Amino acid sequence: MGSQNAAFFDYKSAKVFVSGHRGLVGSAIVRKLTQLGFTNLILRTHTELDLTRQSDVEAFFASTKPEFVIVAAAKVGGIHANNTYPADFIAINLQIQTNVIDSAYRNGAKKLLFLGSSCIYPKFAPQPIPEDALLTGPLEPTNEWYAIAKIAGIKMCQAYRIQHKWDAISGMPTNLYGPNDNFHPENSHVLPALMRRFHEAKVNGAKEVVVWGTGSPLREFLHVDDLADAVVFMMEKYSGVEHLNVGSGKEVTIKELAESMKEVVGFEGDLVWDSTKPDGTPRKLMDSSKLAALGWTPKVSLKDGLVDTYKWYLENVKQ
Ligand SMILES: NC(=O)C1=CN([C@@H]2O[C@H](COP(=O)(O)OP(=O)(O)OC[C@H]3O[C@@H](n4cnc5c(N)ncnc54)[C@H](OP(=O)(O)O)[C@@H]3O)[C@@H](O)[C@H]2O)C=CC1
Ligand SMILES: C[C@H]1O[C@H](OP(=O)(O)OP(=O)(O)OC[C@H]2O[C@@H](n3cnc4c(=O)[nH]c(N)nc43)[C@H](O)[C@@H]2O)[C@@H](O)[C@@H](O)C1=O
Repeated sequence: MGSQNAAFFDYKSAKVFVSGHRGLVGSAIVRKLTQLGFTNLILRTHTELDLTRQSDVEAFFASTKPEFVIVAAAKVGGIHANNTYPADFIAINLQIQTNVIDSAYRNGAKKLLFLGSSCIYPKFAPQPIPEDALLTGPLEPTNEWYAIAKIAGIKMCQAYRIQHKWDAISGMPTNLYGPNDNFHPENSHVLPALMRRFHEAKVNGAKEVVVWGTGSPLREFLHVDDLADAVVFMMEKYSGVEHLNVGSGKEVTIKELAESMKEVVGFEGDLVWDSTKPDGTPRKLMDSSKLAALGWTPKVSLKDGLVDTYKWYLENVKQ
């Protein structure tokens, strides 16, 4: 692990391209950078710039010349979406990240941060999962296509660093949640899916809510504001070939998550488990001690994060 002064914090007029800035992660990074006083963010919606289109991405980078690049645009979804659209998850992610990383390098960006996911690790990795568990065993089948794309992104950053001496780094977040999440009933991740389902059940006076799988898988959740803080921290403090895990260090079973969600939303009926739906990885707690050793710690507890996210949901998604 190395460290290098990227002069990020002190250079508030820097041109920073945050790709995917309307998504869960990108919007949190924009909030964070704006709070810190960054004045020159470069932002493009998917409609304005389709990052899968190589020539459009090349033209965009040639004309805007971002100095710092954060790759938070991706094809993202929960267990059902990953399992149902494997071609989209591998192809779109490989296209976006390859176009952005290569164009950023060719157009003189000083530093790039690529975001992967904890699903890059083997299904039965040692727990908590250290960074060097990468490529030591078979992947979880429900998201292997997405995982392969993300692994390719890590390797691309490493290859450009080795061959070109270019400051490309990668961060691997655990399961995230917060404002601007995707609340789609089937294609979203578990936390927003359950928030919506419990809310609708409460409003409709339903007696029960169906939750997928057995409830036994363990997941580590991190509020997206903590992730945004970690992203800025890594842009400032980290420069190295190895990817860094970004987690909360706290895990809960899906059953515990569902019980907490039920309480936060105020649903008073029963939970029904649909064991025909996949559980996915049994456990994926990451070892985030390398990032902690550099001085970063998460701040938002799951309980506070759920309360805040439900407040946001009521104000922005459903009344
Ligand atoms: N959510 C999570 O739990 C986790 C997320 N991550 C990683 O964080 C990153 C961001 O995820 P998250 O914010 O949750 O995802 P979102 O789906 O909320 O946001 C993704 C963003 O990327 C944009 N995008 C997608 N395709 C294209 C494209 N072809 N051209 C331009 N923009 C595009 C989307 O725009 P539009 O909606 O208009 O298509 C959207 O704004 C991803 O790399 C993901 O792997 C890692 C671990 C966990
Ligand atoms: C971030 C991560 O996200 C994905 O992996 P995952 O952690 O398995 O994601 P998930 O949030 O969709 O599910 C977590 C658990 O929760 C259970 N579950 C219960 N009820 C619902 C439910 O209603 N919806 C969903 N989605 N899951 C449910 C579900 O059966 C599973 O046991 C990857 O595809 C990959 O993209 C990735 O990197």
